Amino acid sequence: MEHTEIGVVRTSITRADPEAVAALSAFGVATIHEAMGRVGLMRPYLRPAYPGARLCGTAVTVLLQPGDNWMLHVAAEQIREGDVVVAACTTESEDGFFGELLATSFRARGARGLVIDGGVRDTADLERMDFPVFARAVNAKGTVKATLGSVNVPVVCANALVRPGDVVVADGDGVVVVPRERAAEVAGASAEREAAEEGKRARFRTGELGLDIYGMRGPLAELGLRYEDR
Ligand SMILES: O=C([O-])CC(=O)C(=O)O
Ligand SMILES: [Mg+2]
Repeated sequence: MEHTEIGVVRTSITRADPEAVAALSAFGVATIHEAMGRVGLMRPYLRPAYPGARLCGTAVTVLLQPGDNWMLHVAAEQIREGDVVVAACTTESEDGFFGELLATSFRARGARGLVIDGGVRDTADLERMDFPVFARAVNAKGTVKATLGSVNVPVVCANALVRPGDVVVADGDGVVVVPRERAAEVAGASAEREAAEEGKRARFRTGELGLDIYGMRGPLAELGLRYEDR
């Protein structure tokens, strides 16, 4: 992987195939995470800024400095239709980097939302706008514009590696990153997983037990699970 630099804006990035992104948008984060082999999840401390928020798009990445939102304004210029801005910070910071003004700007440039390992504010307005945001904190404390970070360099956001152009999907269950080269394959695997779950759901609905659907009785008996009538 390239080393992350400070003070650079990459203006030409390779985005995941839009058809694969559209296909992924149909699936929940848990399904995608499982279908991908249980990798790519961000830490669960990232929460939606309002109930029901969800997003799917290609990452424009931002490396912020603590308490400084300058690079979000720099990033706005790099947004293309269907992007999601993914902001990490060089050092843990929970200040309110982002609010309804930046959301208005990002939306006008085609963004589908924001994932930020930091704080946001104006959450009532974000909900009213239905601009999906996943953040580490809600915090009224504002930020300054004084130090350089970077735009469209690989970042680690809430413990997950995100490269510019990767697919980011977020819903009430969490945030998952799909490497751009794997987008179509993971969408296919997600569809297969959903079909398999539909089969199980139909059986659960009739009262059948996981014990039988998953063939668990044998392994449990082998481990010595005893049923006692007393
Ligand atoms: O402007 C800021 O510093 C963040 C904010 O509240 C907004 O974008 O509305
Ligand atoms: Mg504001």
